[in-house]
Amino acid sequence: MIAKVIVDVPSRQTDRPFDYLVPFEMESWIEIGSRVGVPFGGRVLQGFVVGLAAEADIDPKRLKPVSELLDPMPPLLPDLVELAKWLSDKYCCSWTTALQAMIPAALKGKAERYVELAEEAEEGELPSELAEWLASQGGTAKLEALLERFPQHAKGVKSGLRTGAIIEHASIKDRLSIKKMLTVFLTAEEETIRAAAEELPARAAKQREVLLYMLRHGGPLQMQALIAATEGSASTVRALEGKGLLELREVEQQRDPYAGREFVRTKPLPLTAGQQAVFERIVRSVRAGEPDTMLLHGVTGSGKTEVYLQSIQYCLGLGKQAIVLVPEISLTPQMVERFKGRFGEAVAVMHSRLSNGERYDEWRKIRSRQVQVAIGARSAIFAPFESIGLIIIDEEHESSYKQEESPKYHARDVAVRRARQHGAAVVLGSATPSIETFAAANRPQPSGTAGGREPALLPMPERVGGRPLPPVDVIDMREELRDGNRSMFSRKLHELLTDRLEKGEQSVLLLNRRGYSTFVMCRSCGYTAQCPHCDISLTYHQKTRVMRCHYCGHAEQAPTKCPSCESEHIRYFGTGTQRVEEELAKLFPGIRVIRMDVDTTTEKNAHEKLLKQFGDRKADVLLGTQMVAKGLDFPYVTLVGVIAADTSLNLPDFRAAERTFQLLTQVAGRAGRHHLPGEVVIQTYSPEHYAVTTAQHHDYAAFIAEELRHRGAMGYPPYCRLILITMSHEQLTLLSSVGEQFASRLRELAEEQGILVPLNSGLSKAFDVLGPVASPISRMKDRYRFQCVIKYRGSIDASALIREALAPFTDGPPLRQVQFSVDVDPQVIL
Ligand SMILES: Nc1ncnc2c1ncn2[C@@H]1O[C@H](COP(=O)(O)OP(=O)(O)OP(=O)(O)O)[C@@H](O)[C@H]1O
Ligand SMILES: [Zn+2]
Repeated sequence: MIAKVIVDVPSRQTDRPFDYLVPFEMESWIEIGSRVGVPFGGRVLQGFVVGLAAEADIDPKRLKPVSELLDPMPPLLPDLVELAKWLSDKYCCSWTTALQAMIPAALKGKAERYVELAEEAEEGELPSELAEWLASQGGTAKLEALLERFPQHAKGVKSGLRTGAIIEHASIKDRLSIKKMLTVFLTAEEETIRAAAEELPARAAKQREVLLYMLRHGGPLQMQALIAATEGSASTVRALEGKGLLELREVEQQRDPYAGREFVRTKPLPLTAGQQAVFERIVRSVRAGEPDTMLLHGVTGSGKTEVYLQSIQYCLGLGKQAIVLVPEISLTPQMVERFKGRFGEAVAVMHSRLSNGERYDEWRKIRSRQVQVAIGARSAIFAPFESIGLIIIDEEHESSYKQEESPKYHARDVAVRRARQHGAAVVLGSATPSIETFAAANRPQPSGTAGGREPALLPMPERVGGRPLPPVDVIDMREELRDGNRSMFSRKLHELLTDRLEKGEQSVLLLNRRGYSTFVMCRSCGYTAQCPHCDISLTYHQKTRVMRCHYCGHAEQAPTKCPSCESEHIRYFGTGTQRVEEELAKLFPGIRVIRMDVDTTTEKNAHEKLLKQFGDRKADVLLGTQMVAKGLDFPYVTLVGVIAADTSLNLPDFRAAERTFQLLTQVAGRAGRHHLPGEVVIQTYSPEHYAVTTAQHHDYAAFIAEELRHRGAMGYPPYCRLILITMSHEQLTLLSSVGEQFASRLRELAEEQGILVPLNSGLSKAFDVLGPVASPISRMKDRYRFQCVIKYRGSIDASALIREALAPFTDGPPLRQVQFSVDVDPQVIL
């Protein structure tokens, strides 16, 4: 039998399956998805079996055997192997990079090399001290250790390997292993053991004690715990093992990040009419077992989570599994509690704050079918379930679903693809759906296609219990300044905070840190410096005092006076959470503030502790960055304040308005979710900006209409798709010439297909190559950087086109190569 193996070398030349002979003894064990060690270029490397065949594609004499099988159960399933191939095609990365992204870090093994003294080694064939030392080690040692000890004999080792005096072995070693503990079991029924204990002679009192303790305890016990509890010794236990009364076995331990935590079990709530309608639509799709995508557009506090929970329960009832993706940041204890509370032991939780070991063990619970629900951040989409019925993506608009490093995948798109493999339903949930998803859900569906490709729209426009969305006050901070208020708190916010302190209610304050200190703004009139060609803000570079456009390269000197109103209050903008905290303490003596930002949440579980304190009403104010905007559901929060809405509006990012609208809407949604009504204050220097005015009225539709107009005019998604290609090299001249060559080759290929057409042509297919231009970060780690932006529309396999265009540039001699990095559907073009 032949195994087709993708070897762990992420280069283009080696990015294809290699044939290996499967040794007879491995034949019944190796499957598609198995992890193996194989000889490759004089080393042993880790690889994944992606295919099996009866005959090899190469000369059988040149076939090498698989050296080892690394796990008893393949870590990947055939559908994941296939999905990895799709990932590598779509996102232009190597197959091995895609495969590696699907397994926990603990399984990324490295080869260890050993040398063994051959039995037939002749005297004098090896330097004698070397041979002697090897013999003293029992004949084998790590190659590394040997060379470290005898650096002067490096040559001798080489010639020994050549003559066969020493033999090299290599083996893949995982960075982390399964933890095992020696565990003691009783071998017989209670009466038998009790009788045996009575019969033990008086001098074996300790043995009797151990047996009786085991009986009292009633189940298997870890050896260490047993010895400690009975003050016995290992030999006492071993003696009982000898008598056949006890059995000792190594038992796998699971590192459970939630061990010892009690989760209050919850029961399904009676659904509201709005929830019921959506629930029925979802389960219809789950029951049908056909791939289907739905957009659950439910306002903040509409009870989306309860719909998720009940839909999952239905899915599990069919004997299928469910995956729930949540943004890393909202994988808060509240969310975990809701899922553990409903499904208990059936849930695995995966997020980045787990240790490698904990994550590995959560993953193994999935692989070994111990759990049926996986909840986690982006990469949980690769949970190795065998029969997925439902995939939920909560807060589907979140940018954290896009991975920044290779493979630069978007979990939403991967989910839709995986659902197609399993005949599963995908539910995208959000109060503020991304403009791409929303546009797709509203696109006219081709008639006659049952369950088309575009998501079905499921609205939940009302809060549970008919509670109103909170009224939002927008405060013009320019007016505050004009009236002599230089504080970062407007008079209104100050007044409402005072009121909440008096009533003992709680407030959430958001400091929008995105875009911190990077743009120039006039505090008198709100003017910001914009690029004359690109409709985005210029980025301020403090060192050179130059403002630059990150899309087209336009640059100008930063002004010292506002070009619009001549005021001298022009400055680069930004303020930190710490400063807000100080100001709060000054204005409201005795106020209890919990600050939540990157600085206060580095410690493990810090997040959890801070939120628990706030939930227990040990603080009056929760002050923080984006972290406080999402998912939180606290009954005593009746005031939400946004310190400055503008910071993210002025980012040089075509999604700046969308991100700002989403953030404002989400944070406003934290107020008045239960019996007490809420209020929201948004402070801003651009009160007339549509992202602010529409958020003020909770008017998603109005925002989208306006934003679509802008996107259309500037040629951005959803009117086209984007691909960003970044090239880098140490030599500027070489880079710029390769960049030009690449762009013209890409244009030629597109021309051959007849699609090289500008976006504004009105044709259904268009493909436009912009650049190359210097990247916004034009030099990084001593390498110059250039970029091309591709805008395209219509059914075009743009990734295939790019892979073809790239081929001649990436197959050359590695040292002189220009590095290419491809980002399909980039979140930002920075
Ligand atoms: N059917 C129901 N009956 C009573 N209470 C409910 C029901 N469904 C949900 N709730 C409660 O309503 C509150 C809001 O629900 P949930 O947190 O799921 O909203 P959401 O739509 O996820 O909001 P957000 O998008 O703001 O996170 C929660 O406290 C939840 O327990
Ligand atoms: Zn520009």
